[in-house]
Amino acid sequence: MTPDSIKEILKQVKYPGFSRDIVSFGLVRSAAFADGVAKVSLALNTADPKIPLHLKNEVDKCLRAQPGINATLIDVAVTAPKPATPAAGGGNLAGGKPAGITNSVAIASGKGGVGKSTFSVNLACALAQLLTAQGRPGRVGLMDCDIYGPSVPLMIGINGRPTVEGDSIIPLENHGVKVMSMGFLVDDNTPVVWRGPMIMKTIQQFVQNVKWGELDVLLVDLPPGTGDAQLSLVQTLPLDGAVLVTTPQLAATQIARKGGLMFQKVNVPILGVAENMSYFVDPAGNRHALFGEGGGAKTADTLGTSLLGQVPLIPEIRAGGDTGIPIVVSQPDSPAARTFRDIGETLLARLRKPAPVTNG
Ligand SMILES: Nc1ncnc2c1ncn2[C@@H]1O[C@H](COP(=O)(O)OP(=O)(O)OP(=O)(O)O)[C@@H](O)[C@H]1O
Repeated sequence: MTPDSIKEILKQVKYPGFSRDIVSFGLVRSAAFADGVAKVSLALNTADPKIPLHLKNEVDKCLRAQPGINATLIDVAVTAPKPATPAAGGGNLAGGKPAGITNSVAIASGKGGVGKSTFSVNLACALAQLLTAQGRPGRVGLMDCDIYGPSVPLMIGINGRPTVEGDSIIPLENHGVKVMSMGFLVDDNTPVVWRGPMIMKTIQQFVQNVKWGELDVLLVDLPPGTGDAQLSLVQTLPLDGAVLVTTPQLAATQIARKGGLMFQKVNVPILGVAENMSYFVDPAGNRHALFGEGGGAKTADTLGTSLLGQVPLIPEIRAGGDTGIPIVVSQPDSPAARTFRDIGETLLARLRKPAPVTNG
């Protein structure tokens, strides 16, 4: 029995409430075997006191059922999720995050064109599906702050204008996701001078004045890049965490590191790295690493976080963006849709748990 074979066995243990196992969630820190004793160390990030004991028992049960294992030594290290502080979860924004929003997560990229908006839209739909299956419909929001080219409305199939109720803007909704976008307010002819402080103010109002209602997760699609504009934006938004989207080129690592530094400056934890356009599958089923390999994993390593998943480069994902029906919705059983849902599950496990739904 080797550490790898023990980890293989532990893939049978699912994280409570999820279809994913503790190994793929990256919770098994080490595994060893000697003289009939299996030694496992788990590292959990949860505020729920029942989960560590539950997992310890499940791991114990699973290992003891194996021939050759006579005893187990299971160590569970638990760190509580970071509570909201004025910098993380409060930002500089007067009033901070509205009480109904449990988690706000920035989706960022070091440079443009890596598919950040495509990723955000599919992830939002995947989260909506996962939460709906848990009896929590309507609890995902997507805020598109991409001032340079707000593409979220098109990609998620919304082309109306939000209505105003008193002081509040009512977000538009499609595929179970509540959406607010700069694209609802500006069109291609809006002069560039509109950008800048006025936009910053509008984006702040997206958090404060939009009637999001009760949300488990609000995804914030940031403008691409890690320059001053992005930095001042993340300083003013009440963020609980960030996901960096990158492509597989190793050169992308350098750029993504800057993104990591940007979030460190404002004390926002990086929840993970997602690699987009990771590989292309030809009609014969062969994989091609068109944009190189390893960028996502290396970036995650550099930033001391994990790779959340690898999204393939496939025509159906682009088509989903063009038609307003993301692949997660149009082909929910495709491998790409499953990848988005796996990433969504990992994120939900890393985020603050919302209060149970009491009124359905
Ligand atoms: N995995 C993928 N497979 C196929 N096409 C993709 C994939 N991801 C993104 N695309 C396509 O790549 C183009 C760029 O994607 P997108 O607009 O999401 O990038 P972005 O990083 O948000 O860009 P920017 O931030 O610069 O506006 C789009 O045409 C989109 O449909």
